Amino acid sequence: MSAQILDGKATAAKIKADLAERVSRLAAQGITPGLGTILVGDDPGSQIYVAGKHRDCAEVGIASIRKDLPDTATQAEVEAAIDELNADPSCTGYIVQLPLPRHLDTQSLIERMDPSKDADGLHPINLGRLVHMVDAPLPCTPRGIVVLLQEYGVPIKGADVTVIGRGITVGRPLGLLLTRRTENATVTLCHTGTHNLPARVREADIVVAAAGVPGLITPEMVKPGAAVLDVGVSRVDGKLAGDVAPGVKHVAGFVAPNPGGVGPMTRAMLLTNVVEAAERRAR
Ligand SMILES: Nc1nc(=O)c2c([nH]1)NC[C@@H]1CN(c3ccc(C(=O)N[C@@H](CCC(=O)O)C(=O)O)cc3)C=[N+]21
Repeated sequence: MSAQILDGKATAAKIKADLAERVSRLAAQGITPGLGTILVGDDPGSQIYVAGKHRDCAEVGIASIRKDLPDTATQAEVEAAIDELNADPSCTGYIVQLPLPRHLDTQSLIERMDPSKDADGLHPINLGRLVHMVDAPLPCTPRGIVVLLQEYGVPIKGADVTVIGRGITVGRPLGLLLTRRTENATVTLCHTGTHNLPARVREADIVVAAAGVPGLITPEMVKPGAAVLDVGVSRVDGKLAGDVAPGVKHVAGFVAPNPGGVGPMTRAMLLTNVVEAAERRAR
């Protein structure tokens, strides 16, 4: 027996086809959504992600605006790039690719963004709106996880969900999303201070592993039939490794692999946030 694959690549392709239609409806109103990216430095991983985002944009008809700054960029130079995108009417949404080089103050840069152009949903105003459960752009990875589970009919309402990782892009906002009345899951948010992680994983109907620890989730830890989503990325001997050990697929009911699972969904949700922001402007 092997788990059903939660195919993020195929699901993202469907979402992109729908977005392409919405973009052409906007075009009829004279509006072209535009995604901006700010990338600082030459981290190869970040370069690949940003290039992928611009390819996605071209696929659905979103304009893209790329601002690449050298590793040595100063705080003031990154601030200037943010100010330009805030002021640029052709940019309906943008992201600052994380992580930034250590000499930069990430927090103050994110707070400088216009919250209405925050395509990542990571501005404190938008995370605050998520806490308050009012409408706002949602963080891409958590939103992608919920949409992927829904696509495959994995029940979320009333489910026990164990999330491993308390980062600002995945774990914390995912806990907020899943505990809204509309999702109604019960969430256990685990982290490096968690005692007895195996017990927390064992009780879960849905496991989301976003710790960045290769092979952290082993088959013995997983409740038979559970949905296990691999969101971790680390490099082991130059190769990408997820948080979920290969044997888990023989115990789980559903597996979102890495690559091919949540990553493509994250990108599709970024595009969705950009199109939604343009639609809000069109109204
Ligand atoms: N401001 C900001 N927003 C982000 O959303 C953000 C970020 N910074 N920094 C880095 C992480 C990482 N991330 C990924 C997105 C998609 C894949 C993805 O599509 N991966 C493919 C494989 C790689 C590929 O095909 O290019 C897959 O899983 O199948 C991976 C990683 C977004 N992040």
